[in-house]
Amino acid sequence: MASEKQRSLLLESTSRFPIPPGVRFSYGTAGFRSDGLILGSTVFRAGVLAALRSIKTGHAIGLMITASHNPIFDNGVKIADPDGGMLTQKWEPFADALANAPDPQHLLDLVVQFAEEENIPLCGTQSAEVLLGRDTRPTGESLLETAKQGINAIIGAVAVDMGILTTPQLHWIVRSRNKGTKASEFDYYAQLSKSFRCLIDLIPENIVKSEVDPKVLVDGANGVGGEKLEELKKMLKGLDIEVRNSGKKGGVLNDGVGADYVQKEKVAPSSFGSIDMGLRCASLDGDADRLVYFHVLSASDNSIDLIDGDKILSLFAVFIKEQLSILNRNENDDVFNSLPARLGIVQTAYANGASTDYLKQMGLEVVFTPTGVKYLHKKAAEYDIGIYFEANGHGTIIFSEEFLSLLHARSDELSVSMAGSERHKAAVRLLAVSQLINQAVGDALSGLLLVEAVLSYMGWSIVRWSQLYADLPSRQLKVKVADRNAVVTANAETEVVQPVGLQKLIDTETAKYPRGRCFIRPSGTEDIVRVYAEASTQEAADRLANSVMQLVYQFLDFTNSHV
Ligand SMILES: CC(=O)N[C@H]1[C@@H](OP(=O)(O)O)O[C@H](CO)[C@@H](O)[C@@H]1O
Ligand SMILES: [Mg+2]
Repeated sequence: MASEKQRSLLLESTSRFPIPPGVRFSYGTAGFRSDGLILGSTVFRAGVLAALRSIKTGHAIGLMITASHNPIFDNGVKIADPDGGMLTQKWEPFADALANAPDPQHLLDLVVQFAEEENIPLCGTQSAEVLLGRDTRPTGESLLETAKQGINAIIGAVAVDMGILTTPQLHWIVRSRNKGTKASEFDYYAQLSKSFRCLIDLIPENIVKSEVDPKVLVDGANGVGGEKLEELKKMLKGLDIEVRNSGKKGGVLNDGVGADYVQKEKVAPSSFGSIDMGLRCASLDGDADRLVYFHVLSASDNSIDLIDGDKILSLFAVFIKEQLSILNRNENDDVFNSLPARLGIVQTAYANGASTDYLKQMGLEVVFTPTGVKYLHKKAAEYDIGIYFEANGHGTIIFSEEFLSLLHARSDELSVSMAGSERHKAAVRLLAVSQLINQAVGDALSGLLLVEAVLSYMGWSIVRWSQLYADLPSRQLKVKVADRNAVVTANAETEVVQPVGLQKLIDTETAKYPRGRCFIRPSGTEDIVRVYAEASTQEAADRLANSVMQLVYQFLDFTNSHV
């Protein structure tokens, strides 16, 4: 039961942040997002939710103010669960209801009812801790203050302001804090730089380094990522990083820069051009949880060869598979003890078909989930080592606790029986990867360091890496319809079940094109239906996408006029 004091505190605090008229908020794949100026009530309520989640779980919760790759005047809020992952899907309907409660009394009723259902004590003796972070957006500072007020509206909850952070940093800090390991921003840099150094120190001596350019140029999207990379750089040895678009020279966040722009437009971001031709370049998104690589192709325009999330995933998969096979190589019958690991690759339907073929040819197990990292992460967690990436560059590698403890034990054994052997080194490398790569969420900074370490290990240039396979030409279109939710899909979003009959026509259209593949789904973050098409030539991919777009118009207009 909620105490009287709690009830009046919640009523009084909520009344300070009335909801804007005529807007409906929905906790999508990216939390709540909207124009930053109308988000006050939503962020306040997200603070209330985070405090309740902390009481429920008995652990610290994260609250991040960011709108990732959206334009600068947008903002948003998302919650990190105790393991550093996304808020449990089970609480999303409550998040929606809370954000849209029309007045303080409705909100109080919702909170009291939910607390009863979930057994959350609100009698004033409980404690809760919420760690807050924000990116560099102009509305960030005041929204963070608003979130604090939401947290403080729950008696016993404490808000800890961690200041400006990348989204993955906040998730990492939440996870580390709850695991009882070192958890400050400095500890994050220290862990990344130490494990990176370990991987570099273990590069075989016979690697031909001449092919690899020592420098990487990084587009910071004029956001928090560039700023934090400059910090990390101070602690790194053995890597030359040049950060551009760090936001210090007046560029606008995500405006003609950043991983989303580079991946969707397939062009070089601003401040990159023909003088960088052939150099290894990377791009982060606005809150640094996405990473793509590219190299500039031409001296006359800003066309690029894009190395997207699928190719980053493939590079990591090649490396991890190789280390597992070295670790399990039978060099000496007497002491051989293998450490079998289930390695799983998780993609979405947006993964380029050529990447899936390549991964399968390597003998890897590839599975698909719907779009949205919460789905990919959950699936990847079913393996000893799960590697997941969205084509847009969000992804990571996760190691099960059980496998990690076996790996630690094996590494200790090998350090005695076979110190300095390739098998021992492989075990140490895998452990270093688990420290370097963010286990909580996709993280552009840790992903960048792992790419750099693996390329050095392989002795590969960016061109060699890009040649792992050739992407199939593809086209993505956005279709504006009256009600995008009229489209219902199944089979990891590759099949339309509603409107009935549409899938059959998509299939007929797709069958006309060699290597054709096409699917549609309603976006979870924008009010549109997305069409994705792939085929053996760009012209064919474009034509397929366009004809399916026409089908969507026909069917959805038909559906809507009969509802
Ligand atoms: C095709 C595409 O890139 N979709 C993105 C986009 O989701 P949509 O539901 O497609 O709008 O934003 C999500 C959150 O950032 C991200 O997880 C996802 O991959
Ligand atoms: Mg992002």
